[in-house]
Amino acid sequence: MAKPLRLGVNIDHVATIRNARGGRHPDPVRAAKLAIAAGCDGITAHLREDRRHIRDNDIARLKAEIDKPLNFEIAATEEMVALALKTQPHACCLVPEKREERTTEGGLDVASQQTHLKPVIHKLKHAGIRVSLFIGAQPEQIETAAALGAPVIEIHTGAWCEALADGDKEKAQAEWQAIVKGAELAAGLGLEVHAGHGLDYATAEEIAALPQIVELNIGHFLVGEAVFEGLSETIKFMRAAMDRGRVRALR
Ligand SMILES: CC(=O)[C@@H](O)[C@H](O)COP(=O)(O)O
Ligand SMILES: NCC(=O)COP(=O)(O)O
Repeated sequence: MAKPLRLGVNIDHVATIRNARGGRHPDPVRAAKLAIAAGCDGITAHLREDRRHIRDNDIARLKAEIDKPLNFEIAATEEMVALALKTQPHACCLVPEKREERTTEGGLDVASQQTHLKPVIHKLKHAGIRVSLFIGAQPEQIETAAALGAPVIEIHTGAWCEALADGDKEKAQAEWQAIVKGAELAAGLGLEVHAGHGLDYATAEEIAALPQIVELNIGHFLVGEAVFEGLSETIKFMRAAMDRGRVRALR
């Protein structure tokens, strides 16, 4: 029996728009409150090293002002881990980060960074923060995540979504099969399985049919679509798409 599927709304790109002009408008914390009122289950925010969208003060305000779980995305650096320990979010998702990249290009290579990640995961867990690792669906990455003691993984769905958008059916099918197999493997190893990056209504509906997945984190599409439909409506449409997909997991 599939568990309920949570929607985490990533509000990074509200801050991207704010920062384009400086000042305070539009406020990502206001967007987070609106997203919660529209029915999402949690808020995700990524404090990048270069502060290109979310800033330190946004994180402090999110923690103080929202009444749903905060999923704080960070690179596993000393500075960010210290900020996570100070903020005490519900969850911390460790993500890879490259200063020059346009967006998070792939999953965190946990298999090659075990010595660095083990104490970071331990520190965050010891502080009562639920640790998640944002990884690709390769078996080696999933098995290492489990061996490192992380309770949660988030599968990077970007390559699948991009292949679909490019009309590359063969690549999309291969990426999808990897996600399906990866979700099965991870759940079998006792990991809680989340997914995200590049999801839209159609891909969220599709992935919602995988019974092992219990949370989707979605941002860029929602903020872009909100320009046309408004944020509340967009979140309600997304919730409906996820629910349609979930029905298939319950059959
Ligand atoms: C880790 C992740 O997938 C999100 O935080 C996403 O990266 C946010 O958008 P940018 O990659 O544009 O910062
Ligand atoms: N971890 C993925 C996330 O938070 C949202 O990614 P996107 O929908 O902004 O691409």
